[in-house]
Amino acid sequence: ENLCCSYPCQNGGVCLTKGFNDYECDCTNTDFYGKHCEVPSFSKRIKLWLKPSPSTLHNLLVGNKWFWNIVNSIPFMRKFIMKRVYTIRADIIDSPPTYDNEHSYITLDANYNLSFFTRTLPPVPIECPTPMGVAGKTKLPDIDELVQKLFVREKFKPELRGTSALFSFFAQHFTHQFFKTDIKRGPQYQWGGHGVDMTHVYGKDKHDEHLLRSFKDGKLKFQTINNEDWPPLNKDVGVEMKYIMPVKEDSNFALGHSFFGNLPGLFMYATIWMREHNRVCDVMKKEHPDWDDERLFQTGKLILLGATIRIVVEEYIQQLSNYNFKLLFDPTLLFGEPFQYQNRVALEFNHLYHWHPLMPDDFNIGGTNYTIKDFLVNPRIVIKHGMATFVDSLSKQNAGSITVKNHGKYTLNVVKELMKHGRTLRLQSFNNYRKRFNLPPHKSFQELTGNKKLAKVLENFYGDIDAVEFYVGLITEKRRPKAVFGEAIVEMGAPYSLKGLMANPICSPKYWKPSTFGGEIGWEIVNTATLQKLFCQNLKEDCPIVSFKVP
Ligand code: HEM
Ligand SMILES: CC(=O)ONC(=O)c1ccccc1O
Repeated sequence: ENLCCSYPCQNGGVCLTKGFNDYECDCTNTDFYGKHCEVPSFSKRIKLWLKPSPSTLHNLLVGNKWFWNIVNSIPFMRKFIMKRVYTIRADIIDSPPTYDNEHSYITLDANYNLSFFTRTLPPVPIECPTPMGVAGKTKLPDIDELVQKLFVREKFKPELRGTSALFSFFAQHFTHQFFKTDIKRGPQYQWGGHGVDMTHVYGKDKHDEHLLRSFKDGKLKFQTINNEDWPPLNKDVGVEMKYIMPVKEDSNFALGHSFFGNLPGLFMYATIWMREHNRVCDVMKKEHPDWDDERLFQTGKLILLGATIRIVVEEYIQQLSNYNFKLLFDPTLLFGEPFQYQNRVALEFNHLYHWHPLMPDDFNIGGTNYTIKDFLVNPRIVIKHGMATFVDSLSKQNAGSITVKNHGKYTLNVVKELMKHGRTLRLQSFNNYRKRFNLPPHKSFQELTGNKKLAKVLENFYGDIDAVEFYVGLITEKRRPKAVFGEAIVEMGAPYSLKGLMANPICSPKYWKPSTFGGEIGWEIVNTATLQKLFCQNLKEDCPIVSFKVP
């Protein structure tokens, strides 16, 4: 039998079977030694002794407002801290990528095969006694029962830190540029570019990009309705748009991502980024009357990319982390550090980011109530109410909480699919992932959930705390004090997120300079971008409420 099935090697040690009933742990470069890589080296012992635990750090960062107000106002202190946020988070991610979904050991495929999602932990070997290796039952719980008991929303649970529905659609819109499962080929395949590449605005490839461009003054195609600029109808463009229900021709718009016609919130972001691109092209053309369409377009794309990353770090993650420390987007903090400007999207990051509970069951837009059903495949709601009213309404509406029993009925099939994918791809246990991200494994169901009833339900399903599945663990984990979700989602999500953002080419020394963005004006746009400006500079009305947090 495969003695590596019990995961005997600790602290990143690699298990190697030796014949049929022996194994050894390779502790090379782990700073640990011993049969199971369980003994820290002297220097590691000191570091571990000095290092505060993730929950201590979290409590420090979400508390002590007076302290952080001082730190936030002293540039060198804010930069000192932010540099550590980048390096501590990014260093946890393997770069180059090490594993893929088809081998339980390191391969060259894992590095060269870009059509796979990468894996942070390899799949559980096929020959192991249970789906989780040795822990738990030989059969995992029935997915329909799991969904019924753990995911179905009976009553909407609002996100307690005041996260808004504007945030929810930003999360979906932004992450769909790099979470692109090629479902026809299988859950381990993806058709994206493994990073923040703006394909959700400009189209999945050069062919679609050329369909979406006007080839005049660098701009994207658009049409004007009710004195506002909107994306063109797809009958005039011809990109591939996919709808979850049939759509009328006058509601089939040509957008950067095939899924974005399904939800007005996604259509809203597609529209505002199109407007911003065209606005920036006007600014650039005034600054560089000698530039042709191609240069205006390429520079516009670079400026929007810079603006996106700034908004994500300084407003989106700020809301997510709920830190009193003011996060900063500053690529120069990594100059001179050992840092690889390359990123590979991990399957586990995709699964972790299934935040469907963020969705309310209905939306109040300018006083009119729409159920999810009214909302689906109905982008014209945004045109009817106008962009200003639409963004104002989403900013004032509470998002759902990412926790148990809070998946709306239109997203139950998605979570069923997700659970199936996790099993097909043999994801290791939630506790193995906690250890991989420097978190102590939970010792009991009670410790995982902080809730007696839920602990009992999970115990009946899994039998052993070390057999709880990845996504189930993320969602059932007790919420951290003053946080939007459990400890593991942050401690795993943040490394993937910050690595993915800071490894972007524009953050590298050769790109990160004013000339890349068309000179001082473009550089200024990138360095002062905010969500508020993104909307208000592209509206004729007075600026509405634009916020990731319900005022
Ligand atoms: C009512 C709103 C929503 C509906 C109806 C919806 C529906 C779907 C569907 C049908 C899929 C494809 C499932 C599959 O192919 O296996 C999907 C995937 C996904 N959804 Fe949602 N979704 C919604 C909101 C959200 C939100 C707010 C987020 C926030 C982050 C989100 C994140 C994701 C992610 C990361 C994927 C995987 C994408 C991929 O790998 O291709 N979704 N969703
Ligand atoms: C300080 C920090 O990076 O926080 N990030 C997160 O919490 C985080 C969690 C999940 C997904 C993306 C994220 O960015």
